[in-house]
Amino acid sequence: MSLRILYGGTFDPVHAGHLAVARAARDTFGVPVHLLPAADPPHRGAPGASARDRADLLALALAGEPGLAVDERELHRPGPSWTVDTLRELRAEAGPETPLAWLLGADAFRGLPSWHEWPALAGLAHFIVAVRPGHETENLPAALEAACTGRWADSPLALAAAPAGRLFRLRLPPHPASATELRRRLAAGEATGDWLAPAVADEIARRGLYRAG
Ligand SMILES: Nc1ncnc2c1ncn2[C@@H]1O[C@H](COP(=O)(O)OP(=O)(O)OP(=O)(O)O)[C@@H](O)[C@H]1O
Ligand SMILES: O=C(O)c1ccc[n+]([C@@H]2O[C@H](COP(=O)([O-])O)[C@@H](O)[C@H]2O)c1
Repeated sequence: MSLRILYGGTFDPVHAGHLAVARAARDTFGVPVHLLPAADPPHRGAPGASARDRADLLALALAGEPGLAVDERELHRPGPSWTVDTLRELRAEAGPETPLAWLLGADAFRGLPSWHEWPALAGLAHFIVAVRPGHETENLPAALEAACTGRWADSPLALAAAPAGRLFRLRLPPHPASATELRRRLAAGEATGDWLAPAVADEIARRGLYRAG
C-alpha cells in the first residue's frame, strides 16, 4: 500500500514556505500530499483569519498544483484540532497496514512533546521533518531525543515499508517565509514580495483580511 502524506498547519495564510515543503515531500516520496488546515489550532492564539477563509486561500494556492490537495476534515470537528484525533480518524479509514506520515517543519517538530497524547503519535504515523531556517533537527530536547532514537530512516523507502513509527529528514533549500511576518506586513500595508501566490494575495485584498485594527 502506498504512503499517505498529511501536512497539517494553521496556514494563516498559506505561503511560499508551505508550498516548498509540500512540493519537496511530494517529489521525494512520489505520492500526493494532503494539506489539512487546523480549524482551532492548539498551542497558539486565535488565528488572524477564520478557518473558512484559511481553507479557501489554501485551495486557491493549490489550484493547478499536481499532487497537492486540501483535506478539510479538521473543519468538520468541534474543539481543538488535536493531531492525535486526526490521525486516529485517518488510521481508522486507511486500516492498520497503510503507511501514514505527518509532515511538519523543524520548529513544530521540536515542540512535539507538548502535543496532546504525544506518546500515541508514533504508533499512528511516521513523521517527515522539513528543514526550516533557525530551527535544528539535531540537538533535540531530551524527551524527544529519547523517543527518536533508532527511528530515523535514511531512505524514503523505509517509510513505505511500515505503517508508522519512523522519522525522515526532508532536505530542501531552506525557505524564509513566515506567516507571522506576512500578517505583520499585510497589517502594515507593506509589500509581501513573492511569499504569497498572486491568487492568494488578490483574495486576501478582496476579502479585506489581515488588515490592522
Ligand atoms: N518556511 C518554512 N519552512 C519549513 N517549514 C515551514 C515553513 N513555514 C511553515 N512551516 C511548517 O509548516 C507547518 C504549518 O506552519 P504554520 O501554518 O504555523 O506557518 P508559520 O509560518 O510557522 O506560521 P506562524 O508564523 O503563524 O506560526 C508547520 O509544521 C511549520 O513548521
Ligand atoms: O495535537 C497537538 O497537540 C498539536 C499541537 C501543536 C500543533 N499541532 C499541529 O501541528 C500542525 C502545525 O501547527 P502550527 O501551529 O505550526 O500551524 C497543525 O496541524 C497543528 O494542528 C498539533
